[in-house]
Amino acid sequence: MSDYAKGLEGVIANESALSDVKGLEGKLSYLGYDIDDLVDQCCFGEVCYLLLNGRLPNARELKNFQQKLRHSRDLPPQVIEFLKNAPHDASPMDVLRTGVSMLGLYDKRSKIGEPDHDALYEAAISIMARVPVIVAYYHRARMGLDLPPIRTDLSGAAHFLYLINGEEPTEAAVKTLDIAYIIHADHGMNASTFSARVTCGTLSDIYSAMTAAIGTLKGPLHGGANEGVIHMLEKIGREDKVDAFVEDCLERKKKIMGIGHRVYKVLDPRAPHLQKMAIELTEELGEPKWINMSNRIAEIMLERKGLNANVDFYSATVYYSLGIPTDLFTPIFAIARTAGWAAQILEQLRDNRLYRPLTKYVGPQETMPVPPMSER
Ligand SMILES: CC(=O)SCCNC(=O)CCNC(=O)[C@H](O)C(C)(C)COP(=O)(O)OP(=O)(O)OC[C@H]1O[C@@H](n2cnc3c(N)ncnc32)[C@H](O)[C@@H]1OP(=O)(O)O
Ligand SMILES: O=C([O-])CC(=O)C(=O)O
Repeated sequence: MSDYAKGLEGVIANESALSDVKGLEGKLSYLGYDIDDLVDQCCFGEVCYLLLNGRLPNARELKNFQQKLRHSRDLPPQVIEFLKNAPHDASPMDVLRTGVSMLGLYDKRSKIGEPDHDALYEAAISIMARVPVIVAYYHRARMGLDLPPIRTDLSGAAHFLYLINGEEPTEAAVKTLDIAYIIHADHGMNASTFSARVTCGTLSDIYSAMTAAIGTLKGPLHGGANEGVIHMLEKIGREDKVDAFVEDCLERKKKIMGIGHRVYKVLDPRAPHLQKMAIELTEELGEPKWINMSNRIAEIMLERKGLNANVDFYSATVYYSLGIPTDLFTPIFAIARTAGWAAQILEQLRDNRLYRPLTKYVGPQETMPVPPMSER
């Protein structure tokens, strides 16, 4: 038994009123609203408003909020130039990280020091509006396609799909992505949110905090797992090969992407929503093998290790079935989570205290003389 919490497991590092992650019950709510109800009754715009303002909007407030978001989508020309010139084989998450960092150069509100909360709120909205455009424009640029002008008549999900495909999406595709956005919006002190809080907690600026969060989300133990799931399914290839593949991973102590969670000890409450959409979409496409393979992996992992699917597991099949390129899966997670990061940064700065945990020192106890260069 260790005398410290490796990976800060179980450590409560702050208070938050934003999302309640009930790990033993498998429940998730934002500001007191269960995500099941938010998925049934709200759109992503309402959830963004809820997270940023602490309450659901009325019709007029929602309309104004959405208008504000839709009219904040334009990117500075220098960022567009960067997206056109970035290497075509770069990871879209790296491009997004750099793009968001660049946005800070062109925003006068991005300054170090005591936070101005109104300015932070405005900057947060502008980042939320622009993140999807950075992802979509880079995708089009790397494919050698034109960058369609920004539109203000489409919702966030519709606009993103419109930009990556160059044509208006179906209502069903928009609804699917909107639900995915809602369930990815916030999740307590997850690793990327912690990064954002640590960074803004030094009174650095919101762009630095968002940049840190994006870099953290990218890793395969966090948001990057959704891409790993599709790579794994493609590698397995056939339904009758699943059992042998999983057994081999277990034997070699290789992790199965999209399975397991630090906080949920039961099924992640977001997974059933994504699983349902994945079943419907793969049926429509006449390609049930992806969801069948996923279900079998989940079944074996539960039986053999007591581990459940997490949010990344079925989202992979949902995005794949929508025809979205695999390396845009984690950027889509980032698009949705930008709302949560923004809300968490604002909350952090309303009552800030520097994060500064300790390490248990395990190096030499006695100091020693520095040997001259010739003797090392
Ligand atoms: C949005 C999100 O970030 S959700 C998480 C996305 N990440 C993934 O899906 C990657 C795969 N999953 C994992 O790596 C882990 O389950 C994590 C990182 C999510 C949580 O991990 P932790 O709470 O730190 O658990 P840890 O990694 O220490 O694993 C504990 C035990 O379960 C096993 N385990 C955990 N997850 C998995 C997995 N996906 N596949 C196989 N074994 C696993 C570990 O090998 C370890 O076994 P051991 O005790 O026999 O050595
Ligand atoms: O909470 C976590 O550790 C990871 C997660 O599920 C998320 O960020 O959505």
